[in-house]
Amino acid sequence: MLSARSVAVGHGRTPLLSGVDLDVGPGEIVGLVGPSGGGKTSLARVLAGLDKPLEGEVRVDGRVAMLFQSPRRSVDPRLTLRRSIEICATESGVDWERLCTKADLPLGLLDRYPRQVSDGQLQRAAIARALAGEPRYLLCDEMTAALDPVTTAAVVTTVRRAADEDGAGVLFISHDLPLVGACSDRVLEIQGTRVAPSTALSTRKATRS
Ligand SMILES: Nc1ncnc2c1ncn2[C@@H]1O[C@H](COP(=O)(O)OP(=O)(O)OP(=O)(O)O)[C@@H](O)[C@H]1O
Repeated sequence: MLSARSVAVGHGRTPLLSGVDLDVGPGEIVGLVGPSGGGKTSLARVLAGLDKPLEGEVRVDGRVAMLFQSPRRSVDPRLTLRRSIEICATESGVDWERLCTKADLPLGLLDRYPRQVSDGQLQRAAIARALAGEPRYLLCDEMTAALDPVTTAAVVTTVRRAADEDGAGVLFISHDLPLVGACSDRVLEIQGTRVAPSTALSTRKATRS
């Protein structure tokens, strides 16, 4: 479980969010929506252990990988995609075919540099890199915001598979409310300084039952 208890998040003395209690379980996709500047990224960074909470505690029973809107900022431009992925892999011999199938990344792109692939292809390489580290949790921060609808659908399918087949717990942050509703098992919403279950969005679970 990835859990936050009584967490406060912010960049100064005044918290952006406080009293955050949140759980992401294995195999579950939890959506997070909220206004621009509401603190979604700040919270995700605290959950990923990249920043410290102002108050409270984050507990996580495994590796966490974070995926961002712009993979160009997180992938080293001097390395081929293969090398970027290799250095994050838990296994020394990467099963490239299996990994690329999972991430929907064409094998033929592996020896290219980031500047030689499209944004959508690079996002898939970033996913492959994250999956190579066998994370128990994926924090997806607006990871589809710069992608076309077809690539968005492919990326969401990949994330869904990581949850269903590998048991990854996912926090899926997006401005795209229908997308969040369609791919999440439940949705949380930032309301002022609080994080609460969303009442506005129906989720895929609710739609299926
Ligand atoms: N490193 C930082 N130092 C100071 N203030 C910051 C820092 N990072 C973010 N902020 C501020 O904290 C607030 C919340 O930012 P955050 O990026 O968490 O919001 P968000 O909900 O992810 O927004 P968006 O949906 O627009 O991406 C904003 O007012 C932002 O300007």
